Formats: sequence, C-alpha cells, structure tokens
Amino acid sequence: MLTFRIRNIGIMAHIDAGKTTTTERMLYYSGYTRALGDVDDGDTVTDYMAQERERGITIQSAAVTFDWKEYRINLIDTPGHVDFTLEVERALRVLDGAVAVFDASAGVEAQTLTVWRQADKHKIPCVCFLNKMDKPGASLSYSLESIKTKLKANPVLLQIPIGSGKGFIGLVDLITKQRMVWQGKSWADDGRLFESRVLEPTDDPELLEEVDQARGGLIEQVADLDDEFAELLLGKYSDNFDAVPAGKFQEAVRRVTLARKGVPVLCGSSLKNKGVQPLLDAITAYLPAPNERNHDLVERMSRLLLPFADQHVEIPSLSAGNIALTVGLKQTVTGDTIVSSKASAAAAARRAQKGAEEKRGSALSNRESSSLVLAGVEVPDPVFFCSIEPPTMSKQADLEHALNCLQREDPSLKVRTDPDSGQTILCGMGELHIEILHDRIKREYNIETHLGPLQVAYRETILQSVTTTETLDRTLGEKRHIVNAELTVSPWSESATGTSYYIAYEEEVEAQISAEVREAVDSGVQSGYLQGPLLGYPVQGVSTVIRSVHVEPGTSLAMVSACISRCMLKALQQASGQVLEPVMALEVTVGEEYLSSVLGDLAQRRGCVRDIQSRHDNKVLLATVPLAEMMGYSTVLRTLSSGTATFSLELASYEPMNPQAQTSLLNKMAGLS
Ligand SMILES: Nc1nc2c(ncn2[C@@H]2O[C@H](COP(=O)(O)OP(=O)(O)OP(=O)(O)O)[C@@H](O)[C@H]2O)c(=O)[nH]1
Repeated sequence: MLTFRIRNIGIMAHIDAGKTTTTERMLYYSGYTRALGDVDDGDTVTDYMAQERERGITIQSAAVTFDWKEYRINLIDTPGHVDFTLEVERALRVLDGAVAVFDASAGVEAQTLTVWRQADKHKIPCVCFLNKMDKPGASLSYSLESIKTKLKANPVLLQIPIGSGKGFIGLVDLITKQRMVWQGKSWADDGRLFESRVLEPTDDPELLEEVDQARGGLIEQVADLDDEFAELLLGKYSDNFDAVPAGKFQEAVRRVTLARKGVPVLCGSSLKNKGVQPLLDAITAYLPAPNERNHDLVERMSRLLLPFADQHVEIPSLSAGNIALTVGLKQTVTGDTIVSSKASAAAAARRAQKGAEEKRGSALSNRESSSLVLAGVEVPDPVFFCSIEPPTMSKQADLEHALNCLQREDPSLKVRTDPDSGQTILCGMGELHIEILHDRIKREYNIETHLGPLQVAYRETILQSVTTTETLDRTLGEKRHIVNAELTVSPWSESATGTSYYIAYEEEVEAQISAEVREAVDSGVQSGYLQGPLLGYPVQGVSTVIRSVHVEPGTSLAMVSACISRCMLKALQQASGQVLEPVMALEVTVGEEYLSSVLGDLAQRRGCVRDIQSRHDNKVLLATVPLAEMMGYSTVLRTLSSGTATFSLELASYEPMNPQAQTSLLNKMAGLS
C-alpha cells in the first residue's frame, strides 16, 4: 500500500454521540463486516471487551483496519467517558487525523472539549461529523455555532442536509453539487445503495437557492483561508466563481484542513444509514497521509499483527506509516516510543531539533530537544483510591502480577502499598475506572478480589509560616551521625510557577554545603511533602527555605534526609494545616421538568451552580461540586430524571475545604463519627 493512500484516523466524541455506531457503519460499507452491529444489542466489533459490551460504552481504543476505494484506513475508536481520557491521549499521539462525531441535537458537549484540546495539542487535523440528523431536535446552525464558540474552531460546511428530523433523507455536496438521497424505505434497507446525481435546474427551487447561497459562502470562506485558491478565483475564474473545478476546490479545502485553518463539517445519521459513505470519502480526501505528518520512524519486530478489534492477523512486514500490534515486549509500557536503533532515534531528534530551532530562530535547551521526537502521554493525577485484597494470602503474588500487567497497559492506574497497614492501594481516575479494573482482574486473571471503600485523594496545604529546628544524633554500630537543621515553611502560590512546591536555600547555606548533601536535603524536603500533617495526604502550595544545615563528619547522607524530613513534619504540624479537596466541573443535561430536583440534590452535595443554559428542550446545568459528594451520582441522577439526564465530570481544581466540612472529615478519618 502506497503511503499516500494510508489514513491513520482517530474517531472521537462525547459519550453517546454515536462514535461506535458510525465506526460500525464504516466497517460495513467498506465490506469488512457482513452484518450491521448495533450498540444497543451489544454486538459491535470495536466495543470488544466484555465490560464494554455489557455497559454499552467504549473503554480501550480498539483499532480496525479496512479499505475504502483505493485507500487503507486505520481507524482508532477512542472512548468518550471522562474516566478514560488517558486512553484518548494514548490513541491521539499516533494519529495523523481525527473525525469528531457530534450529536447534531446537542452540538459540542463537555467531553468533546477535553478531547478536542488534546487533538489541538498534537496538532491533529480534524473533520467534524454532525450525527443524528434524524432527531427532531437536530440543528445544523446550532451545531456550527457551538463548534465556533466552544471549540474556537472555524467550521467549513461542505454539505447541506435535505429534509430535517424524521424527514432527513440525504445531502447535497457543496463542492460537487452532488445530490445524495438514501431512500431508507424499510428497516431492511442498509443504506449501501443510494441515489447520487448532480443537482438539476428542475430540483426543488428552495433547495437550489439554499445550495447556491451556501456554496457561494463556502467559496468565499475558502478563498479567505487559502491564498492559492484566492489567486485561482481572481485569475481564471474571476467572471464566474461558480465555475471553479471541483478538484481544485477540494485541493484547497484539503490545504485548509491540513494547515488547521478550518475544519470540514459533514452531516448524517449513522443509525439510519445516511451520510456515512460521503464521510469516508471526506476522510480520504481531506485528512493527511502519514508522510504528510511528522512520524517517519521505521520499526522492525519479531511478530507483527494486524488488529481487527479482538482478532489479530499475523503479517510478515510493515511499512512506515501503518499501525500494527506486536507482542511479547517485556520492558515497554504505554507511552514509550520504540525505534529500530539508537542512531535513527538520534537522527530523528536532530532533525526535529533543527526544524524547531529554525522555526524559533534560537537554540533549544536539552530538555526541550529531548521531548521533541514524540510528545509523551500526560498522565492525569488519580482522584480516587481504595484498598484491594486477594481472597487468600496465597493469591497475593498473582494479584501483584495482574496489577503489574494492568499498570503497563494503563498508566492512569497507580498501585502503591500503604506504609502503615501494608495494604495494596489502587488509585484511579473515577468510580467506573476502579470498578472496571476490579472486573478485569476477575475475568482476565481469575482472581476474586475485595475492594475497600472508595476514597477521595485529598491534598494538604498550610496557612501560616513557621520556622523550626531539628537535631538528629544517633549512633549506629561504631558510627555517630549528627545533623542540625533549621528551615522555614510558608504558604506558596503555585499558580505563578506551575509547580506545586518550592525549595530554596539561604545564600550562606548554599555556599557551604556539598552537592551530595544538597541532594540529601532536597530529598528530605520532598519526603516531607509526601505526607501532610493532618491526614497524611500529599502537600502542595508550600515553599521551604533551608536556613542552616550542619553535618558532622562521618554522618551518612540518609541521616541528613531523615533529619530534614523530621524537621519538615514538625514545621508543617505547627503551620495550621488546611485540607484541599478535588472539585469537579459538572455538566448535566436534563429535561426542564426534572431541573428543580437535580438542583435540589446538587445543593445538598455542596454544589455551586455556575450557569444554566437552554439547549432545545433541555437545560444544561454547569456547576462545580466537591468530588467527595459525587459518589454514586450516576445512579441518583438516573432516578431523579427517570433515566433521561446525562452528565460529565472533570477535575477542575483543588480547593480549600470549609472549616466545618474539614472538621467533620478529620473526625470521620479519626473514627470519631
Ligand atoms: N437517532 C439516532 N440515534 C443514534 C444515531 N447514531 C447512534 N445513535 C444512538 O445513540 C446511542 C449511542 O451510540 P454509540 O454509537 O454507542 O455512541 P458512542 O459515542 O460510541 O458511545 P460510547 O462508546 O459510550 O462513547 C445508541 O443508542 C445509538 O443507537 C443516529 O444517527 N441517530
């Protein structure tokens, strides 16, 4: 397969926008599947993990490969649930382009914003698909507006729908003026065959007028964004813009898309089998081939497999720009980049560095240049944790093995041992994340585990400056270790630096101590930050100034660290501790009739309503709520709204708890209430 005929494409969306349904239709029309999968029946190809089938959601990014016309499309389905943003990030970094699927009756929803930002970060050209055009509330203009205002993107509308709501039957392509109509007369009609012909003067005059206007607008918009197209119009076609050849028009839209000056917008209804084939055409026409993006690393592996959801086909070789799987890697974890040799990696880094320096006009630092080749995956901090226990101690080793394997696959899962109880602790992104891990340990590793209660990952900070001293004088065997230290801890505004804490030395101390002692002091301060004085949660928003350090000859560096961390603990204990709690941004979409009960419930959860917007018949409630109050929210919301409301939750910030809530938390933790 020639590289320029390959498309490595991600498909991303808000939960329930219809990503899986759209992917299934693509597979069907390309001839890879012989029956239409249905998410509601739990038999789709991409949602292959058992839990996904049961819960009707997408967790792991499944890759599927299929051919469309003369193109090979490698498609990665990314999950929409907010607990799994790491999966999305992992998928996005190997992609050359993406399709964002929207529910045309809802426009841009919260989770799409997060994924869109990630795509932006990786500079991935996108195409938007306004799905669910068959819904009565579907609105093209509303969706376009929300792409502009919420995503801050420039929508380039390439089609207009024929009919609306239940009467939606097809599309007119504004570039070619092709009129495509899917009859969809019966349930058995799979949409494979549809009528496609150029618009004629005898067609509905209203439609003709609408197409003329929209096409004129599109020509002007593209000319504004692409100089080459503007020159073409002003030269050869200045008398009649409308006569510009479709091929030239398409090339211009492609340049605009690749330069990310605009996003092509298409519409359809995957469920009703309308508009998916033109979407596939748009993927091949407007999104980049691998050689047009910057991933030109060559791979050689012992066993290569072509993914087709949960089935894999072994292949002998792979050319650059394709996506495949390899098995048996022992050291590699998610987020690593594998290259054929160190030399090629170095050459790629040099090329990337040179390019970046030319662009910037100055040299890059070592740190900047080492991060150039492939952007790493950003792992968000886990907000929930709980203990996990095997059924019997004899299974502990098996459980550790299972957790090791799961962690390599999913860096957003963190596992640690509680220093006091010796228990194994799972830290994850959300209730559902932890529940699914629990399930996978049972199904894939055959271990029935017991989970402790789910707990919120709090943080701690201080409200006052305190200076303390500490002396460590200990004899171990023949050796006497003596350290004296003085330091000051103070509240620190982290927003200025982007780091959560700060260490400084007084000038005299800096001049006096050796590099090794300094390292030992730093590590003592850092270990002091790991466990706050109130509840033992990590400390943030604190600066430490080292005022003096005296180390007697013969004292080991470990003793220096120990003395400093004891001094830190003492200082933090005296500095008026404050618990910080994770506060989430919540978006609830709910029918007006249920709004008051949802609001009433939120008030009891210490929620703070920021805005209530109208979206067709629904209200969209934007609020911030402490994570601790959100346990089991999905069940409660379902009950309050008779199953009609949807919500999304994203970490907004860590905020100080009010004194009353903090006291009751401290009492609860101490077992007093
Ligand atoms: N009316 C209408 N419903 C649709 C359309 N496409 C999908 N749906 C329905 O919307 C729901 C969600 O579809 P999915 O394809 O599972 O959505 P998804 O975005 O993959 O969801 P996650 O996997 O959970 O992220 C299902 O009940 C579909 O039947 C459409 O074009 N029109």
